[in-house]
Amino acid sequence: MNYRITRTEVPNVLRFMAFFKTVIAKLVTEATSNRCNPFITFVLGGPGSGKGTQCVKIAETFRFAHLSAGDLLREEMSSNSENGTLIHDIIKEGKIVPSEITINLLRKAIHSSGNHKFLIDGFPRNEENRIAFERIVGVEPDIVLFFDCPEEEMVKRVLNRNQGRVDDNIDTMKKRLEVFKKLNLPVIDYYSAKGKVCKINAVGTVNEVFEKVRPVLAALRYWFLDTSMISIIETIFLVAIHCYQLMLQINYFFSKRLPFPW
Ligand SMILES: Nc1ncnc2c1ncn2[C@@H]1O[C@H](COP(=O)(O)OP(=O)(O)O)[C@@H](O)[C@H]1O
Ligand SMILES: Nc1ccn([C@@H]2O[C@H](COP(=O)(O)OP(=O)(O)O)[C@@H](O)[C@H]2O)c(=O)n1
Repeated sequence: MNYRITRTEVPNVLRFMAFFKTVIAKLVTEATSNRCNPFITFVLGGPGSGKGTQCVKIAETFRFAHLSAGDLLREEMSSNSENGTLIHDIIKEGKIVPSEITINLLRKAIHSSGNHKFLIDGFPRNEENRIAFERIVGVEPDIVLFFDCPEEEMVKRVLNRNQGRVDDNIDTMKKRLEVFKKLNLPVIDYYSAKGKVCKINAVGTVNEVFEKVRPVLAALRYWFLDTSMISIIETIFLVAIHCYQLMLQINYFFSKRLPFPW
């Protein structure tokens, strides 16, 4: 195709380009403002389903910050803080710690991480956790990974965990499984209805399970173009349009000796 812009068309082309630039600027503003929010992934599943193990691999591969609600609570418990005894007693009973305590720990960890992509492991555990997080932190998760694992497998994994946890014994495990079914499954159902849940079959070796997780996160890569990358692409695009406009204007000026149609 060898179409040349005629002299009379030049002002219209320039007007169209000015409009095109405005549209690009708007799209870029929209895209960058979306990306100013952190990217939140809730990681759910029963006790021992392998959430923590998979989070470590996801964090390494896709550069997420991994925040485990359980680990934060255990750190708080052993730091002799005022809530230490309360947290210890609740964890030993397999119950859920009040949301305010867990969310405060998560909020601090989010702010000090320096990352903008988060795996929030083992949270929200019940409706109260979910509602309080959305109210206090003010964001919803972008996706929810749900590690689906049969009970007997979860029991086997927890009893072999060997990390000296006060709750890794058969009595507490039975209570945790009840709490999971009664309180955590409704949260998973809530996010399923919103189309946010990605259910992963957690049976298989650690690597086999990770191979089921990998494509889910790989598909989200476009989200993770950071703002500086978007600005660079925008600049290249706008510079190209400006150069083309200038070329047209110079051409127009020299061919017809008319005033510049700025
Ligand atoms: N796919 C797997 N197959 C066998 N054992 C696993 C698997 N994933 C994790 N484990 C082991 O099971 C135990 C519980 O895993 P963990 O990641 O701590 O679960 P969760 O965070 O869901 O409680 C750990 O000892 C871990 O090494
Ligand atoms: N959001 C949360 C997460 C954990 N917890 C407590 O911490 C315990 C351990 O949670 P965890 O996520 O480390 O371990 P798993 O139960 O998934 O193996 C839970 O059984 C709860 O007692 C909580 O109260 N609220």
